[in-house]
Amino acid sequence: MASKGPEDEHPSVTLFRQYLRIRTVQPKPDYGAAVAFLEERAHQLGLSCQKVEVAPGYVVTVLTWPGTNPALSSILLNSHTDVVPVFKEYWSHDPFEAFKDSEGYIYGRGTQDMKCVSIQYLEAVRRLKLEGHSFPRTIHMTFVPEEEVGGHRGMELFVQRPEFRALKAGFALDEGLANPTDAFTVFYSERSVWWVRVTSTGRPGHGSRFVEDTAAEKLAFEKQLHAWCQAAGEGVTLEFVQKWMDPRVTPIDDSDPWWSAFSRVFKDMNLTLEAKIFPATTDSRYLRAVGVPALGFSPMNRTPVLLHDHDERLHEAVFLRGIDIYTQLLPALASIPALPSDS
Ligand SMILES: CSCC[C@H](NC(C)=O)C(=O)O
Ligand SMILES: [Zn+2]
Ligand SMILES: [Zn+2]
Repeated sequence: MASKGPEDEHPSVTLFRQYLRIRTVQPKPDYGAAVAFLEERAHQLGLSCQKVEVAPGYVVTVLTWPGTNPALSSILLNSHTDVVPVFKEYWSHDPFEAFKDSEGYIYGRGTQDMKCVSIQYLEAVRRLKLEGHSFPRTIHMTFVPEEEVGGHRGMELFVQRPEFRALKAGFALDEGLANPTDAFTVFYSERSVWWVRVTSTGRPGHGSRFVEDTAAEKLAFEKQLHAWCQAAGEGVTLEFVQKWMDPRVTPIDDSDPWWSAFSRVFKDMNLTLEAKIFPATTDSRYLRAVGVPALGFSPMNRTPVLLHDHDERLHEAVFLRGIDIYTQLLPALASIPALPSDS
């Protein structure tokens, strides 16, 4: 497919590329620029914008489209604003330029993970508002910092705050992964990640003399970890940087009203949906842990999984199709009648 010139580029693609150029890259993300961008979007869309500083300098931005029945629980559309670092020398194009090639592929850190989704939410809401729709349930879009480093100064703190409880979230969408086939993937749970930092104060030496087999093999179970540290001698400690012990599963049977509404949209659009457990971890774990059912979904089919990879990219047609999908999903979810859990 031939790419359109900048003058006739779809405005949603232009907005996506603008967001990609904001350097919210770990370990020093420019969150100020992202928040300013989101505030401007709120202004353009006529949405309220709440900034919740969960830790000094770490802001969760919440854009709200009020529903017609405030007694009902809301739909929460979550995305994180930070992106992982790059090794620029391995990229075909500057990862923060949002270069679009002649075929329509947009290159950039965050094209898949997950600035695409942030803009798709915003553009679907814009389209639905413009068409004059309103729905019973309120839709909140939350833009959170720090997911890529564990969410500790992001979603983990946010879900404990009164501002989060005030959102009355009944159901959430968060990030998923691309699918190289024709199908879309949705994630209803995830692996419980453990990240361990081992500190050794012994004499330094070459790694090749340290262990014969791999570190990953040696660090398989917690008991082994402690035993290994003990055996290594005085001054060797370990600390869990991430130790998730609360795996939760979002229901995906047709008797569940959220799943039923979500999956019905795919049936109606004649799209294939594959339900899986996320192979890593996302901010959905914090939402599920406080009782909010969450599905991980990033609408990218016919797309290789390139999150955290060099040359992360997304085709503009896939990106635009994602907005169409959310434009169907949001009315379905935000129109679910009152549930027992709403009272
Ligand atoms: C343990 S928090 C880090 C979370 C991040 N999640 C994704 C989906 O990239 C990662 O796996 O690097
Ligand atoms: Zn992500
Ligand atoms: Zn990521």
